[in-house]
Amino acid sequence: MLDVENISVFRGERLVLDGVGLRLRAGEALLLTGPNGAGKSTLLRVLAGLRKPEGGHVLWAGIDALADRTAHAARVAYLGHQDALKPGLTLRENLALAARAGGTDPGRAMAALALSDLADLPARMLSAGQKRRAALARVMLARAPLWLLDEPSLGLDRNAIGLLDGLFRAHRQEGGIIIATTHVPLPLPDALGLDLPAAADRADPDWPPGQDRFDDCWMEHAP
Ligand SMILES: Nc1ncnc2c1ncn2[C@@H]1O[C@H](COP(=O)(O)OP(=O)(O)OP(=O)(O)O)[C@@H](O)[C@H]1O
Repeated sequence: MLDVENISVFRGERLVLDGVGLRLRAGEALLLTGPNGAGKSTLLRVLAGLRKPEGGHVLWAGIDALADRTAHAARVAYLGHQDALKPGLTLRENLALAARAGGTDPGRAMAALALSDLADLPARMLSAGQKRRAALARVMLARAPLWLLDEPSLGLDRNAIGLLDGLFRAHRQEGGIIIATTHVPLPLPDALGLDLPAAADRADPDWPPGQDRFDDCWMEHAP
């Protein structure tokens, strides 16, 4: 379903991703690992359609996914490092916004992430781990087949990491795909793995130092 071929990305003078490929079928998961700076977040952003690669293809069901990034955005639930909640709205209101887009039930998502007791608190009053759980609830509410999760367990306590197990299982049982970056074990026991090498190994001595070439080329369409 998702075929990624030969993706290359420069950041500044450095070739951060060099010919990366992967293939995932419905219900499969991939753990993306590698040292700090290896390009894990960069690859997720490419797959989310948030960053243009210098080379390569992202195919969804055999079709160029990045040719129509609006259509691609509807397939993707992207969790970045930022939790992207509206601080003045309550948790329930934040999730209602996400649910409207996905046509889903915020109450169910709050229950799945043990957030129901916090529903009426403004998002600004949530702790870091509670915000992360709320951001994961938004992922669930998006009803998108492709979950791209950048360090989903960041700030989560042991119980909350346990909750991810049910969340991930349910998504995969429905035929969803999960790609998650991580530095710690995640409850995705039978996931495939892709370990990116350190970016320093791929420095391009011929490329002059300068600005990131494509950072401003595409507007972001997801939190
Ligand atoms: N705006 C930028 N301009 C130039 N280079 C950048 C920019 N942002 C990041 N980089 C470089 O891109 C490389 C990949 O960064 P990325 O965030 O994808 O790594 P990562 O594997 O997700 O790291 P981490 O494990 O620390 O989250 C790094 O070497 C970083 O220095």
